[in-house]
Amino acid sequence: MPEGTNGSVDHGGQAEILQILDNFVESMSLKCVVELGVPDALNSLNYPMTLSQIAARLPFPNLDMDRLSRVMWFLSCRKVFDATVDKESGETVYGLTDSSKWLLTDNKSESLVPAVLLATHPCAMAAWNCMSTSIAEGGACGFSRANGSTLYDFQSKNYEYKKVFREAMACNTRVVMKAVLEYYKDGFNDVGTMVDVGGGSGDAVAEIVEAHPHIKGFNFDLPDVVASAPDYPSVSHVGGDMFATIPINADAIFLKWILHNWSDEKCVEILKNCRKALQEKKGKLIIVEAVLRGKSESLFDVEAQRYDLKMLVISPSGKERSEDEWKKLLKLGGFPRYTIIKIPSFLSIIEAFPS
Ligand SMILES: C[S@@+](CC[C@H](N)C(=O)[O-])C[C@H]1O[C@@H](n2cnc3c(N)ncnc32)[C@H](O)[C@@H]1O
Repeated sequence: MPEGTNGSVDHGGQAEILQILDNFVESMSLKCVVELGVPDALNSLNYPMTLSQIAARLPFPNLDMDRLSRVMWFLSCRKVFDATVDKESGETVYGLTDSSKWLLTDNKSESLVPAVLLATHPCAMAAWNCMSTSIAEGGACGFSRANGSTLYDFQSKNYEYKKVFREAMACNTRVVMKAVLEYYKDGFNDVGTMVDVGGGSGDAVAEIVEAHPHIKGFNFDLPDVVASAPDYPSVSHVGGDMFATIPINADAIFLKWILHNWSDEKCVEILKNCRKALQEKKGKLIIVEAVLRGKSESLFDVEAQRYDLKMLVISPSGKERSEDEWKKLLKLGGFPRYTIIKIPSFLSIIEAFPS
């Protein structure tokens, strides 16, 4: 224990470490109320509800009311729920807040429930327990060490985890695309043809084309991924390998959450192939990724910092990057000019130009 000048224990910093240490209590409590269906129950009536009213809407005949009340109290202290004492009955009544509106399951376009279930999944938790070993020994990442195979191989064997993972990715796309479409509206005006490289099922490009019908959209991903992608009007699916070539000439390439999966060397390969596929003069790259900032201006900056370690734990070479790192990478990949556009998300838009 550090000692003060008069030999007494210096208590400074203790609360800060405890605050960081026990953040998992918040995560697991969120998971708990999501699994129980509390936010949806609170959303089923237009007025604040007592604990008994909440319980009556949950499918658990043996529900432990005392335990539930303690979780509700804790999360109300964190402003996840609103708790007030009803003047007439003296009972506490609970309601949703701006935060818990993101925990509803019937509001898919603005739900973080799949993200809660992925972040707190036992396989994810096990991976964090192998973080220090992966650093001490190098080689396999925490996820592979904990679960016996890489993230994607594991998903091919574990359907339940694959579903949770896919839903979390889709939820991220829905939430982030809302911000992209709102804050980058004019960015799509001069785009005639756009390719979403690594677009997965094509949801993102489909949303862009729906909002900007003058765009001809292509969804480019691995052949087996596009083979099972749904049909969208004005979106053509093209299968291939982004490390070989991107076989479509376009005014714009959309790259959402691709580069953070790869090492700098691999990213440069992808960027060079994007460069080749773009119109020389008016072509542009629209990257949607985190930009690490050492000084946290908002909670989204903190989330981006956390994501770098999430990538460290789940993938062998994935990482988030600072503006300086993006600048170097883009230059090496043939994009010397760029602009960063902040959006209400832990991801930003990086608009990059070949000349
Ligand atoms: C993390 S996901 C991102 C998907 C989507 N852009 C999004 O934001 O939800 C990465 C995507 O890259 C695709 N991918 C991986 N390797 C690829 C390759 N060599 N060529 C094309 N796509 C690839 C994967 O199939 C997957 O759909």
